[in-house]
Amino acid sequence: MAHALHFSISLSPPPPPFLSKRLSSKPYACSARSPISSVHSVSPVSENGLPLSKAPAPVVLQPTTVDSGVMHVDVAMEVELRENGPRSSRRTKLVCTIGPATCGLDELEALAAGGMNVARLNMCHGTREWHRTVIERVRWLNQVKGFSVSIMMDTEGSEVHMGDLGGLTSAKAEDGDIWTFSVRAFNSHRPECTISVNYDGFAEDVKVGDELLVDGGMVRFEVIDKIGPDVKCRCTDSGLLLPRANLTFWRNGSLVQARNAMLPTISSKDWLDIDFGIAEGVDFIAVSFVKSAEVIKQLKSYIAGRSCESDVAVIAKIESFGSLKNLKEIIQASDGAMVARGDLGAQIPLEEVPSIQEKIIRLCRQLNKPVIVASQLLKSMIEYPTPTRAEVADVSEAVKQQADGLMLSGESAMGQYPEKALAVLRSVSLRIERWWREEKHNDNMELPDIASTSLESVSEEICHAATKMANKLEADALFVYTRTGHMASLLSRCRPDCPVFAFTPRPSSQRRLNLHWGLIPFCLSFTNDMESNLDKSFSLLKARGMIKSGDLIISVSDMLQSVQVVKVP
Ligand SMILES: Nc1ncnc2c1ncn2[C@@H]1O[C@H](COP(=O)(O)OP(=O)(O)OP(=O)(O)O)[C@@H](O)[C@H]1O
Ligand SMILES: CC(=O)C(=O)O
Ligand SMILES: [K+]
Ligand SMILES: [Mg+2]
Repeated sequence: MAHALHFSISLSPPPPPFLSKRLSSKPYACSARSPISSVHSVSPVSENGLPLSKAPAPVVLQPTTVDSGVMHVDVAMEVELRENGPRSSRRTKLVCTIGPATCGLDELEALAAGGMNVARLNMCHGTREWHRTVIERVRWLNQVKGFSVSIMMDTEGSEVHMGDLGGLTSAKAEDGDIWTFSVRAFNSHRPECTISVNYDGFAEDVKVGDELLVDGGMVRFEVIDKIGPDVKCRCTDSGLLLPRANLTFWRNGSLVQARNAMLPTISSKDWLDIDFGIAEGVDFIAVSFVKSAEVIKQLKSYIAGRSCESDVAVIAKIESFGSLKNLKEIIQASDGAMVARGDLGAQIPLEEVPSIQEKIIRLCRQLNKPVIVASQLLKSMIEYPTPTRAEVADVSEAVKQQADGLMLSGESAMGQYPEKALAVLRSVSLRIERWWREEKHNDNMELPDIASTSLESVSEEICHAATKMANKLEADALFVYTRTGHMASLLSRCRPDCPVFAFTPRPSSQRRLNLHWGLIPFCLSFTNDMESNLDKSFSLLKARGMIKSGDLIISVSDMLQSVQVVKVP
């Protein structure tokens, strides 16, 4: 069901400067990269490969506040509120990976109108120039078309992966075929049945008899011989090899934690991408293959030194064997987490993934961090216009677990039905959320105190009390006026039955709150006078049809330590 979007914009839209740029919708040749084994240090380096002696000047992003009297909310959320009313609005947030299938302005707009809350850019693929153009397009849609889509940059990390296939979108490996995996680089001419590997130590680390898994087992090989830099393998499970697919190797049924496990989580190429992300003002940086809390702390302090706004949130991707040992510390140090089931499923037995997903979601809720469930949610929709029943059941499980966000990967990056896949996530989320509320399954999770000061304890208690009241009184919405966004996250953590309208004066906080379950972030300037804040919000929201007279609102703020119960006049 597609929504027609009706909104008026007083400015005449400036012509987007990037419209003339053509982004290839075919896989592009990626620039040559240095082999990851040459990386020894995690210190930031400049474009010429030299360490940065001092941090570059702080980056100033976008306007930091809004005009009084102006209220901004994502136009797709506004339509949803107007059409369905607050209580029926979607609580689960949707993240779409942008790739060749969706990098055009029209495709991006269709995703934004279809409910995309966050656009993800995977730095494993594409050039920085390509990503910059996508970011410009999303910003243009936000500024001119009234959306509020956040941007998440996902680092490549020091994983072992295949190189490009010399322009091919895929290559078929058949049972019994002999393929060569080599650390040699093939610039223009790649010999037949030969794949380059980005990790120099590859040939030394594997042994004859090892099992080589491409993309977590989409294709399998057995190592049959080693000749210098070349590793000869026989295909034992046929399938499609995709450019830059991830590689793991197994010995006697266990994942080999070879020297690549010692490589830094953030490679020198990643640091350059991170500099790029900060300069472009991305909202989230997702760090691949996190193994410890230290790397997250290091990145957070790097960001704080680089950007005066320091509003880039750091998301820890849980996708390696190593991350599971330090799960709590990693999540505690981060601003959020991602259950990256694609690589995770290649590192631990598949049958362990569902329970670990549940555990991570629970832990994130307890520690008050947003969590995204990612990979293969609707994988068959890369090729087919409808999902399998099993995929719908998987999505519904993540919705029942009340994960903050669900993510599309290949489905939106290079699939044939990106908008349909997003529509499936949207409709399954809405349906399952409603059913779960009606069944009164919401919320019996014990939430430990997380406050570190007495003032924070008061905020936490206020949020618990406000949620309880809102549920009991069947309020239409909770309102929260928050300068930093923290109080809004505390309300989201309580997973109330009604949505939370989160008012914040800063566009960057508004975009960051996009990822939290049940929050509808508004950018609005407000004062310390709650009466006038409520009056102003009511009149703006009523005028735009997002609430109506008689609606019951429970309101809290991080300025006034009380809970207000108000009927919309
Ligand atoms: N920017 C891009 N350019 C070209 N293809 C892309 C891009 N982003 C994603 N893709 C394609 O979509 C597929 C799925 O995307 P996804 O982000 O899940 O990547 P991945 O390679 O599986 O790695 P990761 O583990 O980081 O998610 C990729 O394998 C790639 O084929
Ligand atoms: C999303 C991701 O990186 C994964 O599933 O591996
Ligand atoms: K990645
Ligand atoms: Mg991954």
